[in-house]
Amino acid sequence: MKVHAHDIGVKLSGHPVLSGVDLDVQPGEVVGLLGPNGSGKSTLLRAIYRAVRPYAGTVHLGDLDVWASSPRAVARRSAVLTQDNPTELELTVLDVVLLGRVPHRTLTGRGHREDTALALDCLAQVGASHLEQRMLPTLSGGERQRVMLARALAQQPKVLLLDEPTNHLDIAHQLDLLALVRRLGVTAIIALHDLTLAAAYCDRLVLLNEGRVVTAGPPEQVLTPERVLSVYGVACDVLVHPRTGRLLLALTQTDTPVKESIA
Ligand SMILES: Nc1ncnc2c1ncn2[C@@H]1O[C@H](COP(=O)(O)OP(=O)(O)OP(=O)(O)O)[C@@H](O)[C@H]1O
Repeated sequence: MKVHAHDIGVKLSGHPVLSGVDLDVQPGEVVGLLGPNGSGKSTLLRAIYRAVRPYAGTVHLGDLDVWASSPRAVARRSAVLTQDNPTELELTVLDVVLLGRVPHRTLTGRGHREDTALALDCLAQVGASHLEQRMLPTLSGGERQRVMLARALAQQPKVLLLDEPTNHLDIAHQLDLLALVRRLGVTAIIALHDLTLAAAYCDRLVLLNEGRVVTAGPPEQVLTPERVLSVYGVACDVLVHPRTGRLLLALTQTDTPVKESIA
């Protein structure tokens, strides 16, 4: 499903946080949102999933005008994995994943058995089948993150919105999660801090700074040393991954001395 955000403006507590932001994502495309702390990545995702109302602009998921629609209508098309996972919810993992079915429930509650089979399948997809009967508060941060992803998958979304989804995950699970998102074939918008991971798994990147889009395009076009330096204030050598051919970013502080044998 296509995502189209046009001319988005958001103010929070009276301060401009996003201005004139456009974002177009094609069906099945995986787009990475990049930018320094406070650049507006989470706020843009929130404007798209109907959590923060923009004072200007429009958001469409396919033909659905998000801000003219009900939360339920938006939740039937899109699912969200945020940074603020509930930790205190006294529910089993399976029940948490089943919450993903709520937007699709009918008044008669039909389809319960199918929902359980789907929830178990989603847990298997994120490698968390063994956690099915555990209580949510007893999980580690990374286990909880994978369970929340399973809940999002149980929503059977056409659009996945992920806010720093690799937080808490060990390196194997970071790669697994991003590979899974690609395999699903759904439209995905992912806020990420790791530039190399973003280059490896995203079709296109959108770089934000101070609430505006600096540039958008394929990773090679967006992640140039000049741009990384001007936006993040970090020096960077752009290498090519020997196995995948994707970009590898070697980052250093600008005052890091260059080794004599290299210089
Ligand atoms: N309720 C609020 N009131 C005022 N300012 C806010 C509020 N919530 C967020 N902001 C500000 O909006 C800006 C954008 O925040 P946002 O969380 O979207 O950035 P981000 O790019 O996701 O950052 P990070 O990488 O640190 O997660 C920040 O300067 C933040 O301090």
